[in-house]
Amino acid sequence: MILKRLIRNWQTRKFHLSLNMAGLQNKMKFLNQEEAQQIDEDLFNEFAFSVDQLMELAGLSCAHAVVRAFPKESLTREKGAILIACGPGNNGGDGLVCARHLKLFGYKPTIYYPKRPKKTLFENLVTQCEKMDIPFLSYLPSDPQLIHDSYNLIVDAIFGFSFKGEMRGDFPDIMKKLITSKLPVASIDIPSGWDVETGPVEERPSFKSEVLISLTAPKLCAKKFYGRQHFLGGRFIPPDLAKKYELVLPPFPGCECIVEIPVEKMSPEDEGVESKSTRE
Ligand SMILES: NC(=O)C1=CN([C@@H]2O[C@H](COP(=O)(O)OP(=O)(O)OC[C@H]3O[C@@H](n4cnc5c(N)ncnc54)[C@H](OP(=O)(O)O)[C@@H]3O)[C@@H](O)[C@H]2O)[C@@H](O)CC1
Ligand SMILES: [K+]
Repeated sequence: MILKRLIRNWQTRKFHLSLNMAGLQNKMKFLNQEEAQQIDEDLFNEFAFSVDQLMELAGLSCAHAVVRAFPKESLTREKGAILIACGPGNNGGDGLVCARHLKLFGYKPTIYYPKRPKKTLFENLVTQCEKMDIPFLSYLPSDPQLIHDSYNLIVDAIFGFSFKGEMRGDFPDIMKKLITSKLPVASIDIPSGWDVETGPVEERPSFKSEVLISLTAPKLCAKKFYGRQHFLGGRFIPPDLAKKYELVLPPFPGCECIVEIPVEKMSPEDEGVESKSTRE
């Protein structure tokens, strides 16, 4: 009897919680590219954070989200082997931090970091990973099947909120190879290849991510995310900054550094785009 009542109370609470979260999804603010970059600048200039500090928190929250979405026991290949693809900006830096924490959490990360900026911040992150025996691939295997067979998933830390215009350099080829591997993808902040505001772009190689980890606040493109799980990480926004940008953020449970955001159902309009799309 008592047990039944406890279960009913728990189910009611869970129902109300999911209702609240669904309501919040409607109220939540999705940032455009300029707002995301302005918040970034305010954090450094007005609130006196350093990049290293925030990158550490961002990367740590990404590692937590990967553990939540891909528990090690559920992975079948090579005892938790994960390929972390890092791009040339701070999104890539988040990927390097994420790799270091995943290693500490018992996973087996391998990093692919084809375009490395000559900045102490990134050089130090590379050294930290090397000193933790995290391997770096100097090139991607030419056969995507080999990528598929060697890893359980890809962490996409290639492009974040500063991605703009047509994809340049070696990145279209890199993206195509990773997409052809057909591995599940967990994207940090933005699924690479997506327009930061409008989402997936037809005819451009872009990830159809299974998991999205938005940082600070979701960007507008996250409205087009219909994958399995969406997390918010980067729990470092001071209340005054949240107020200034009128951010409505989901409450992080207890002292956790991530919170799951409900994923909306795909609209019929997007279903049309999805079936025509060349992604994946
Ligand atoms: N406050 C926060 O929320 C925090 C955010 N953080 C993280 O920072 C991320 C934003 O970082 P970001 O500003 O460095 O930009 P990001 O997107 O990584 O890439 C820039 C690079 O990409 C390149 N590039 C651009 N377009 C391209 C194209 N079409 N084709 C090819 N290349 C292109 C561009 O090249 P360039 O234009 O310089 O030639 C440049 O090298 C954010 O998403 C989050 O993950 C946390 O670390 C800390 C706190
Ligand atoms: K990304």
